Amino acid sequence: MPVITIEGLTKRYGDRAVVDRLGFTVEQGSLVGFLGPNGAGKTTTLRMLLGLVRPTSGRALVYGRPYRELADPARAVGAVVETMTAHPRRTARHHLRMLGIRVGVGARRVDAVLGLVGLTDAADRRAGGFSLGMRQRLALAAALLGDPGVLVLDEPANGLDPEGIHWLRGFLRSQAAEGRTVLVSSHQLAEVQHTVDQVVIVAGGRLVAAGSLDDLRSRASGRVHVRSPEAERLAGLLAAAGATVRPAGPGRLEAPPGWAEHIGLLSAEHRIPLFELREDAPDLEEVFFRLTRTAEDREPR
Ligand SMILES: Nc1ncnc2c1ncn2[C@@H]1O[C@H](COP(=O)(O)OP(=O)(O)OP(=O)(O)O)[C@@H](O)[C@H]1O
Repeated sequence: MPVITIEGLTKRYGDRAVVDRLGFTVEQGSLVGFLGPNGAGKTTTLRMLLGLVRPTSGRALVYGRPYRELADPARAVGAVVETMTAHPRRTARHHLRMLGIRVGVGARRVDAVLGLVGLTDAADRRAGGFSLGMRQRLALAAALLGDPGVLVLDEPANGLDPEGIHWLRGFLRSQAAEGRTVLVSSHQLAEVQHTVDQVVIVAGGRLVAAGSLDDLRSRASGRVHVRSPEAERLAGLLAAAGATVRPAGPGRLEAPPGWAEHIGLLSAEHRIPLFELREDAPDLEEVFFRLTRTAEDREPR
């Protein structure tokens, strides 16, 4: 059974569906990036998953149940879905101790989570003086209090500096390595592409892609670049073979992906010298933009 199941999930505000018949699953122990541009409906989806927003229709389940029906939600799911609301005059340790009472954990667990997020040295400082990065770490510490099997994190990298983002990547990987299931949202593919195993991409409230990063890479369209002193003759031969080629400057052509071998063979057969024949590496970012842009350009609902 998947740990997280989203089925036909829809949220309407007025006549606008901000989440529109969304469906995907997250398997035990996987680290999944939940991606989409700003306004794609990520936060709304995560809030429905956590029982904070009521779906208009469809279901969002954790371990096969709505979050609110879980026997011990704080120990099942740790979440960071909004900016921390630690009292500014309270120390990090005090804040976590208060939350710990609700979760049913004591001082030892509080010290452990402070260590896990690298806040041990700042534990007795007031949260009001914390940087955004420290506040993010404190929110993560709070999510970890109940030692949950699932982590749901909404844009945890927001506002982090490069060092903080580097730390976060290691943190997420270590959580997954310990067998936790992690669903982490971001509006930037680059932010998570070296961390996650799987991606779920949404735009305009709808699913546009779900799968591994390799699946996504296979959808990338690297152009084939050709340079030849007989570019024009080659272009004619390629057009006759069914390729849509276009001139790309003097003695240069661009052909669609997948044509590199064909071009090599054709030019050998017709004794056309090639000075360059190169296919772009798949560009994940380009796939992400293409998928999300197409979805956002659709007619308004
Ligand atoms: N309570 C609400 N009432 C009306 N519209 C809302 C409400 N909550 C969210 N929306 C709208 O739903 C859309 C999706 O918002 P959501 O915050 O889920 O997107 P997101 O993908 O998390 O984007 P971001 O990265 O900017 O947070 C936005 O256009 C937002 O304005």
